[in-house]
Amino acid sequence: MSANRKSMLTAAIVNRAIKISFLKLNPRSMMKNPVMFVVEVGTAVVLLMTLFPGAFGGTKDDVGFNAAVFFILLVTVLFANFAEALAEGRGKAQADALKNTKKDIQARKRVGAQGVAIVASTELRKGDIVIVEQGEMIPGDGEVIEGLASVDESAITGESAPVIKEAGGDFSSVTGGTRVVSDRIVVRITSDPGETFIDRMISLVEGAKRQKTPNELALNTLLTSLTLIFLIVIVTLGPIAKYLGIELQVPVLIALLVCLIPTTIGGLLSAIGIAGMDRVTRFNVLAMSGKAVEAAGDINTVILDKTGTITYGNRMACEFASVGQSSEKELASWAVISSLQDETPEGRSVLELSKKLGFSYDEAIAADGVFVEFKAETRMSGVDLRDGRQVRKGAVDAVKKWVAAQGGTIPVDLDAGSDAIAREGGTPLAVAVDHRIYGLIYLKDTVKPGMRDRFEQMRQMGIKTIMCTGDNPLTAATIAREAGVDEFIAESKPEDKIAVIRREQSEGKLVAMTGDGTNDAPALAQADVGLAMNSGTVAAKEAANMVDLDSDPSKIIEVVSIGKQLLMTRGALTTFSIANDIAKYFAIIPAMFILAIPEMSVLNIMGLGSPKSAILSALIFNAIIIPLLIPLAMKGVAYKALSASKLLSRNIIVYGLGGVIVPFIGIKLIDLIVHLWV
Ligand SMILES: Nc1ncnc2c1ncn2[C@@H]1O[C@H](COP(=O)(O)OP(=O)(O)OP(=O)(O)O)[C@@H](O)[C@H]1O
Ligand SMILES: [K+]
Ligand SMILES: [Mg+2]
Repeated sequence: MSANRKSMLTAAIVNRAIKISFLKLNPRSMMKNPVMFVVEVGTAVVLLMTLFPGAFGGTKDDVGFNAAVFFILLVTVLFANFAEALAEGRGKAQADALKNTKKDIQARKRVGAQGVAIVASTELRKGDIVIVEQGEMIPGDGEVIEGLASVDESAITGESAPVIKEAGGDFSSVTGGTRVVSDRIVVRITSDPGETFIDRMISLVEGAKRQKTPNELALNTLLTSLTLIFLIVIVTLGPIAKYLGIELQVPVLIALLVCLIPTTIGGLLSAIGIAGMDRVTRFNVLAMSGKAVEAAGDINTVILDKTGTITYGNRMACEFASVGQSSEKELASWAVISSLQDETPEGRSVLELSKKLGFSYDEAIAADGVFVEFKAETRMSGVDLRDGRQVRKGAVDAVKKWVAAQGGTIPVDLDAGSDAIAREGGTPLAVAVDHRIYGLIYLKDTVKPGMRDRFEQMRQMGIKTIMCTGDNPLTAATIAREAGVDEFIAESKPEDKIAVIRREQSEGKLVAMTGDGTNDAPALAQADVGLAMNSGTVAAKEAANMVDLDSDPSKIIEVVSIGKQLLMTRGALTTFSIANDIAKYFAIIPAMFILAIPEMSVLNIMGLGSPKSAILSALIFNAIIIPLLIPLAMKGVAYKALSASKLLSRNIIVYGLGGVIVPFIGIKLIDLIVHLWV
């Protein structure tokens, strides 16, 4: 699947696209694209005039010319259809591969208290409970409610390393079509047939439900209006010329019309949109709609986590710093006791550090303690011992409050110690037993390399970055400075994210964020672009409008870039398409009037061979520019991180000026060849 996703165009895709270009000639499907529909109607009219020249007051002399015009017009429509078919083709190929993954999976469904029935996966409904053993395919999307297993998700992510899925917590969601490689899990199905992740992925990549995005619709309206205006101008041109005693041939008028209406962008518009979606998909991000990708291009603010997004996130304990009268040995033993069942990277690293330093702890004290799991709300974890003592480790301010609430005093050297750790960008965890604080654990984390550059790029794009972290203000400030984010919010609880998003949105900004936990779901839904991690919970994935199959939260940065590139490509090709008109105008207008008004020859600045060759050359240029621009439409225009206004002026220069000049050269060159015949 992944190899497939990354592969470029194959001969099979191209052949298929050629075939589909003809099928798309069906007027009913052409009508969705008004610009090209007008060209198709023109093609039909010219065909009739070629076949029955007499019926339209033409002469036999015109047949050759009319046939040429007909042929070029037909090719113009086919080129536009080909662009769209090609863009769709890649997705169709992926969809076929996905459909194979889905085929005939058997499920072991729990019936009653003990019973198990073998059913086809297509018969599973929301709420059904299934058992999946080692080596078996998971029959549908769901949540693990019992057990732990490693799961090979390569069918959807392309990543061959298995991932651990377990009941409860943020790693409980499983996807139908993935395989359990070890152990056994019990799964509660969370989607009905036809609505599974793979189903959605299929309809997404094959574009079955592709709807035009708001920007695309707006542009389409603009292009249609332009077409209408040119249509009115051309239709009235005939009678006016006649009044002046000039006879204009209908095929010539149609040629002028087709040259002036925005066929280039009209032909490439949907290919650009599909290719934008496809770029996101090849990046292993599933966008639930084109609208989401487009919104990504308009983002003003990106909200990021600190741990795991900006930093590596495998925070490791690297030092025990005791405070007050406590010794390092005492501190280490309580730190270990509080972490015995803490499965977070932080918790496990405490045990490793203590072992490395040769400290021990009293197993009898720890026996039968009730584990208190880490929660982002409490920012502490620990254990309630059998003898009634409570051991906690956690964020310094949280532990201080907890100790103070029990009437304990705070050692005077605690703050200095924790500030020292925080100033280095580390996370200090305080360790306490009931009302006494023993000291600090120094958790070290590193900013991922290259983050500074990426944030700098985003700043140049005019995007504000806000880091939200549960960590203390000093650590947050250090990491924020080191990574170069614009703003940070420290000691933030999950609900604070939604408050930041609302605040930004109320200022009229579009906000993107990433998240994976159930408590991120509301914020993911509130954000204009919510990117959920595939490893995350079902709730997070359903709330988000994008899912990252690689579960790399920093990918939001690339997604925004791809969105910007999509908008830019569309803008650049629109500019290019409309700027082309100038040269075509100079080619066709003198050709139309030169016989009646010889002075018109001053407008023939390209020195084109003959009136007929001028018209055909302009028309040929108008047609072949479409396939020539397909690679650009599919790949996107070269992208530089610049502010929106700078990008706009740069693109106007490149594509506007280029759009004026290129057709003068192109039409002249084509005319040199065409003039050999006409
Ligand atoms: N396993 C743990 N046991 C006790 N305290 C912890 C544990 N893990 C983290 N903490 C403390 O809780 C705080 C909040 O953690 P949380 O995971 O909510 O945010 P974070 O990881 O610091 O930041 P981010 O929101 O960027 O991921 C941490 O800064 C740390 O002080
Ligand atoms: K055109
Ligand atoms: Mg965290």
